[in-house]
Amino acid sequence: MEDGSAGPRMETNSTYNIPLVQRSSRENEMVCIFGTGDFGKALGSKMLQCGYDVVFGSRSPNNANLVPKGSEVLSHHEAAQRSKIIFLAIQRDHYSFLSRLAHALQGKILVDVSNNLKLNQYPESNAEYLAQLVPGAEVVKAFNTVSAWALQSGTLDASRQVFVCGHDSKSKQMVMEIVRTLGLTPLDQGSLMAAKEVENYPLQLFPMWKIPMYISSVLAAVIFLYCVVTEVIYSYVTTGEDYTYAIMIAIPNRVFPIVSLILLALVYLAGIIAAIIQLYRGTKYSRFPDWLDKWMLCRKQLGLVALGYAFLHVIYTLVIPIRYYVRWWMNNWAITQIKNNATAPFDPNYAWRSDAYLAPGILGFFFYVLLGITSLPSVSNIVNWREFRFVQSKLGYLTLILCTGHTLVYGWDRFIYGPFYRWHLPPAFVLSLIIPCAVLSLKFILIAPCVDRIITQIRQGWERNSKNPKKDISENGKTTV
Ligand SMILES: NC(=O)C1=CN([C@@H]2O[C@H](COP(=O)(O)OP(=O)(O)OC[C@H]3O[C@@H](n4cnc5c(N)ncnc54)[C@H](OP(=O)(O)O)[C@@H]3O)[C@@H](O)[C@H]2O)C=CC1
Ligand SMILES: [Cu+2]
Repeated sequence: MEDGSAGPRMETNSTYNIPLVQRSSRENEMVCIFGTGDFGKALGSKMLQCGYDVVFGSRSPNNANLVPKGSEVLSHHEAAQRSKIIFLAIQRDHYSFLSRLAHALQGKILVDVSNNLKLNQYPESNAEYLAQLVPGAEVVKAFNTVSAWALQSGTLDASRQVFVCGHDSKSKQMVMEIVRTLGLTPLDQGSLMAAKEVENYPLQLFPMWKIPMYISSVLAAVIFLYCVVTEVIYSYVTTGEDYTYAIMIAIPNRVFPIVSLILLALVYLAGIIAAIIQLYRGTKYSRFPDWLDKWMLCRKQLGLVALGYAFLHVIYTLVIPIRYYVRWWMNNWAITQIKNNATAPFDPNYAWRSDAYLAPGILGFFFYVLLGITSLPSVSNIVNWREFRFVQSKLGYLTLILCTGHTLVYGWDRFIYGPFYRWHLPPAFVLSLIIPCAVLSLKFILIAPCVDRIITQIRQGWERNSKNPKKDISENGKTTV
C-alpha cells in the first residue's frame, strides 16, 4: 500500500516556501496553477515546499505579491506554455474562459480540483464539463477532498487520501506521483465517469448527520411541548399553580432521556425492519427501499446523537441536589417531621425501587459510552468486523435493555396511577417506551431458533422462491453449484 513516505519528506526549521528537499532524480519539475485564490495559493506553497517550481496563471499577473514567494505569476496563456500539468484552482462557474485558451491547452493535463455547494448541482460533473470545454486536453479529477486550510497548516491527518480519476492512465499516473510527493495518498477511482461520485464525496458527509439531527430536534421539540402542556399548563389551569420554572431543568431532564432512548431504539429498529423484509421476501438479493438504506447508513450518527442526549440527562440529573426547589422541599420535609416530632419510617420498598431504577441507568450509560467509543474510527480500525459487529449489536441491545429497564422501573406504579394521566394523556415516559419495547419484542421473536434459522439461511444466500436454489446453469452449459 502506498503511504506518504514515497515522496521527499518535509524537514523542520526551514524557511517557508523554500524547497526543503531537492527532488533527487530530476530537475525541479514545473507545475502551473490557474487561479490565485485560497486553494491555488495553498497548493502552490505546498508544492514549492516539496520541491516543485510553480507558475501561476492569473487574470491579473501584476499582483505577484499575492502569491507564495518563489513562484511566478503570468497570464493564463503564458503560464500554460510552461508546464505539462495545469491545476485549475478556479470555481466551475468561471471555467468558460478556458475554451478560448483551447489552443494553448492542447495536449495538457488539466487537474480539476473543484467542488460544488450542493449534491448534483449540475447535470454533469465539473470534470466532465471541463473535458467538454477543452476537448484537446486530458482531464484528471483530484484534490477536491483536501481543503486549502489543511494544505497550508499541514494538518492533513484526517484527509490524507486523495481520490484521483481520469480517462488517460498516463496523465493519472503523473498526477498521482505529485500527490505522493506532497505526502498524500492517491486512491485511483477509475475513469472520469467516477468524477461525479468524487465530487459528491465531500458533500455527502453531511446527510449522515443531517437526518439524525433533524429527527432528534423534532422529537425533542415535540416532547418538550407535550411536557409543557401536561405539566406546566395543566397545573396552571387546574390549580392555578405556577410550575413554569420546570421548563429550565425538570422538563429538559425528561426530554433528554426520552429522546435518547427513542433514538437508540431507532438505531436497532432499522436492522429489525431489514430482517423482516428479508424474511418476507425470502431473499437477500433484492434491494431495500431507499429510506431504509439511508436509515441503515446513518445508524452510527443516530447512536452518537443518542449518546449526546444521554450525557445531557446524566449532567442534568447530577445537579438535582443543588436545585433550590429540591433543597427547599427537603428542608421543609425535615422541619415538618421535627414539628410533628415524628420521624418518617424507613421504607425498604422505596429504597429498593430507587436503587433498582438508578442501577440500570448507570450501567446503561456505561455501555452507551462504550458503544460510542467503539464506533470511533481509531478504535473500530483495530478490531475486525466480527468483533465490531459483536460489540455494536450485542452491547447495543444490552444498552437498550438496560435503558428501557431504567425507564420501566422509573414508571413502576405510575403507569396505572390516575393523577399522572392529565387530560387523559399518558405521561411522556410512557410514550418513550413504545418504540424500545416494540424493538425488543420483535428482536426477541427474531432470535427465536425457528425464525433465526431462516434468517441465517437467507443471509447465506438461500432463496425461498428460487426455482433452482442450488443449481445455476451458466451460458456455456456448465453447472455451477
Ligand atoms: N478552498 C478550499 O478549501 C478548496 C477549494 N477547492 C476548489 O478549488 C477551486 C478554487 O477555490 P478557492 O481558491 O477557494 O476559490 P477562490 O474564489 O478563493 O479563488 C478562485 C480564483 O479563481 C480565479 N477566478 C475568479 N473568477 C474568475 C473568472 N471569472 N475567470 C477566471 N478566473 C477566475 C481568481 O484568480 P485570479 O484572480 O488569479 O484569476 C480567484 O482567486 C474551487 O473550484 C474549489 O471548489 C477544492 C478543495 C478545497
Ligand atoms: Cu434516567
